[in-house]
Amino acid sequence: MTPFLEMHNISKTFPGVKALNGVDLTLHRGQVHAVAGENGAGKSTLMKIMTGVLRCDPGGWIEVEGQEVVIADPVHARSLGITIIYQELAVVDNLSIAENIFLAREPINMAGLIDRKKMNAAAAAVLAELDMKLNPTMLVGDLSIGQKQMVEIARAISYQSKLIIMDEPTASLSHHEATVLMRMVKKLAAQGIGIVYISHRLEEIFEIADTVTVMRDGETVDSRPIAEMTRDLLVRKMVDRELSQFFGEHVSHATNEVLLSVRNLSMYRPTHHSARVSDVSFNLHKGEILGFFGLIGAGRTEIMEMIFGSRAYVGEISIDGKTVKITDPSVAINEGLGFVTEDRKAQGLVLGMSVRENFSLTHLADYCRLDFVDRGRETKRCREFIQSLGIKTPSPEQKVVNLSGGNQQKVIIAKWVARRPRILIVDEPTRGIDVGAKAEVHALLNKLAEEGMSIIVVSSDLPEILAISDRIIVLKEGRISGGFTHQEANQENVMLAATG
Ligand SMILES: Nc1ncnc2c1ncn2[C@@H]1O[C@H](COP(=O)(O)OP(=O)(O)OP(=O)(O)O)[C@@H](O)[C@H]1O
Repeated sequence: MTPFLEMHNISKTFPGVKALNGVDLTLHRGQVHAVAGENGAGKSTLMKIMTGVLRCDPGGWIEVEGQEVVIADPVHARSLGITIIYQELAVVDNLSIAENIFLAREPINMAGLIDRKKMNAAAAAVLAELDMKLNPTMLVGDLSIGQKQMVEIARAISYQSKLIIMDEPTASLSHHEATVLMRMVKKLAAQGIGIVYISHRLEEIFEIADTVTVMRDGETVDSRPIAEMTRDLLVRKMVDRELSQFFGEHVSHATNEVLLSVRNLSMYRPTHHSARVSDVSFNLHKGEILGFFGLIGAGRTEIMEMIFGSRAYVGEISIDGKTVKITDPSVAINEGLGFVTEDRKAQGLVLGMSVRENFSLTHLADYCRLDFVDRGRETKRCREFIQSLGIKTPSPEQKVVNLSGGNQQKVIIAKWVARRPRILIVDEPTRGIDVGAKAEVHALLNKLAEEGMSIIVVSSDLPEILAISDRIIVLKEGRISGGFTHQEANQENVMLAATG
């Protein structure tokens, strides 16, 4: 069977970075083709070339259904049947589902106006194909992230796509939503659509892929049917070194000393899009890693935002036995808090600034002498973190917008850890991070706790929470629904507390 798409000898050079080096890739319709690789391996760059966002260096070529093509731009890619769904969803919250699906190609009636009846009917037909029981006139802003993703899939189907690329599609989904999505992926493949599935969640790759291609340092190092791949082999191919253990033996460094005490924390005027948080009370001990688990929308991030002063609250927060009124993040930072936020682009980084500038934002005063910044010391410290966290960047002066997603995440972790907060809140710290880097982040959190830092970890990754937390608090609909010690907690009881 002629492959749907073939990429030959694809290279891509950015200033100072060879992102891709002679990559070949063959994709068939009706197959789920997983692409795996460490952060910065070149997966997204390859997809950008496939969808016409970037041009490859001379010497590479692409064939679609046996014909050589130069994919000029994303509109051209779409006309060839190639669509991409990015992790950061491209839907407009204040438009309806139908308006999102047919954005910029709405059916027009005789009077030259949008034919809403026709558009809603066409949207309903696509939604029905996906077994989605949603009214096409509903506002997308009222949907869950999983449902928004389905709207993107519906849009891709409405373009008559022959190949749909999904870049870390489950990264922001709940367990249930991820299961629904994977079922959908299998169904689309069964209908003859080719799927490229990029994921750092290896279990998903084994669950749905027919073929897996492994990329490392801009090259394809392996490509084979999934039946011929094992988890250990996949990891070895990806990281090219032995990973001692994903989650090492758990050792608690928690003391009896209460550092942070939260009493009856509730949200002051919840907004339309936020989960309501009511009456949350807990203590965080010195040297403790406290895990927060809950389904998406359970209120985990909202609680952390209240403690960090970026969201108004009622209730009482004490640090070292002293009540503090955290009116804004600067108060929290002065009290010794740090917050690795969940949303890396909107909240975590200044994308147009360099790695060094982002890194030192949290602790610039450390490098100041009189009124001047000691650039040499700042750069040296930044280089130490680039080294220790394995941040893939050609130099500290690279703009963070040019880093791969996982490496951007590592910059956020670095900037807060370098400040040495007494209490570090990390919200989804390993989202989009590859298996090797994940083990390194866990080891780093353990080391910080051993040195006396108190850490709150919010994660939707249940194995991660179970492995690294000394204690776990489970939330459901904005309230605490369970609490477990490391020894007591397991997949079943934590999940049961989260779902009720
Ligand atoms: N516009 C750009 N300018 C300079 N370098 C870039 C640019 N885009 C990507 N790169 C670099 O190319 C390399 C490959 O990045 P890419 O985003 O393709 O990796 P990835 O495999 O998708 O990683 P992740 O799993 O973290 O998303 C990285 O070193 C990245 O910093």
